[in-house]
Amino acid sequence: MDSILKVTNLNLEIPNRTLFKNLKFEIPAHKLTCVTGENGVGKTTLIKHLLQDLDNHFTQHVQFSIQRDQIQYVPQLRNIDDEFPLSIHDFVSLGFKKRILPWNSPQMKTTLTQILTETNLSNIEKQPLGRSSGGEKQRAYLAQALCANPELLILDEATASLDVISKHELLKLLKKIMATRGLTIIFITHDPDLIEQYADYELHLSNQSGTLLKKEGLD
Ligand SMILES: Nc1ncnc2c1ncn2[C@@H]1O[C@H](COP(=O)(O)OP(=O)(O)OP(=O)(O)O)[C@@H](O)[C@H]1O
Repeated sequence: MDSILKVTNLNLEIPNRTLFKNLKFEIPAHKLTCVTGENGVGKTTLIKHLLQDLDNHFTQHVQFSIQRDQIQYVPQLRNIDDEFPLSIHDFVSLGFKKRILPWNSPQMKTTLTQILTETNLSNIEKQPLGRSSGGEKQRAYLAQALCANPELLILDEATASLDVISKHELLKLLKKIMATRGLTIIFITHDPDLIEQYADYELHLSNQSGTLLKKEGLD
């Protein structure tokens, strides 16, 4: 199996509690892996720890086959209220990290147009993000992450606040983008339907350890 991340014998502690002991797993490249496990098992903490180790070049237990700037993490919670002042277009363009000028270069404008099309946001790009639906917001977060042209996308509970139709739309979109761009996706979720239908692999975390299961993803 071609893997993008290999974890070996990782111990992870928080005050007064061991979250993981001798944790071992691999994340397959160019596949969608759902990370599952009960509330509080440590899914988010684990992902943050893996990224910190990469930031700090701690490679003893955590080995990525890519660089930190090739990874985009889309967090669980965002404080985007109704009055959030940016349009979808302007919010997405904040994803261009290596800007020299305060405005978008012609190259960035072309890339942005492509990404807005890819994420079905072109028709509503001028809409204020704060007034957008949950599904539109999630697509905007995804589009912003794509501006960095990542190899690995990590989404934390991206479908938690979405209705059934929007959840499936987002997952279908993610799988399409994964196939077109040759991405790897790690998707933290509790949703059994989504795992069943879209996961290529499931990393199940419990009892301080993890098991990687191969799934029959339908799409
Ligand atoms: N910095 C911290 N200090 C102390 N405890 C922490 C810290 N970060 C996380 N925790 C605790 O670690 C445990 C794991 O939290 P985490 O958010 O990683 O779980 P999770 O599996 O992602 O949960 P959920 O499915 O509810 O999002 C929780 O009990 C949480 O309260």
